Amino acid sequence: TRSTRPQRMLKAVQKNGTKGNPESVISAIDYFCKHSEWAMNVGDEKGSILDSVVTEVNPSTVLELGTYCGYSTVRIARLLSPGTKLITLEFNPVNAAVARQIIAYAGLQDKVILVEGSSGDLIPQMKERFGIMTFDFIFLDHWKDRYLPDIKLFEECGLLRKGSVLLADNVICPGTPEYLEYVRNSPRYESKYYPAHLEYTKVEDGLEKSVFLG
Ligand SMILES: Cn1cnc(CNC(=O)c2cc(-c3ccc(F)cc3)cc(O)c2O)c1
Ligand SMILES: [Mg+2]
Repeated sequence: TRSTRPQRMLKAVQKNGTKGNPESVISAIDYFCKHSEWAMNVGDEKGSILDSVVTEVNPSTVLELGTYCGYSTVRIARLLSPGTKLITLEFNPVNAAVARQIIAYAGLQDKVILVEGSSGDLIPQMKERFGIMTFDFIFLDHWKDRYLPDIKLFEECGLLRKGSVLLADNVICPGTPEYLEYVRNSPRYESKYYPAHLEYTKVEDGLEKSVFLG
């Protein structure tokens, strides 16, 4: 059967990137998306904002919802302190297989635990399966209609602590109106919007950073 876009992206990484060099993997994916085929990676503009938030938080426990091809996984993992691992959840097995190879090509496989499955099923398993008490940093980039139910799940499962940082992609495009309304109106969160653009386009989009107040 015809290759998928993520599989063509992997080929571009193997052709244009340097094995073991995360920066070259990020650049190869951005080049592919700008000059060959648009793909829904967080991209370079929003990716730089992601980098600055991860660096500021310097998290010990990290969760990413929506691995896709592993672009943001590589961006986050390359910034983590030695010994820190990030857990990333991906629903689509074909995308997960590509992401594993892109993460490995970047040389970051020892800093990443990629789990296949739905966030709704896996979030309640975090404590028992991975020995997580609470998450310091969570990046939401999966199905947009799952952002709100999943943040409520984090609260119910006791996975947030005073100061936990949630960073959400695509709050304007495709948009997550119910999630935005929740985090901006809830007294339990302090939220801040980072304006940017939809990856590799001039369309308005942005990231919402929400700090859990306990
Ligand atoms: C299959 N799948 C694996 N992960 C997901 C969840 N992510 C998205 O849906 C997603 C979609 C878009 C987007 C798509 C079409 C369009 F016209 C404009 C924007 C951008 C993003 O940054 C995204 O994260 C879906
Ligand atoms: Mg996104």
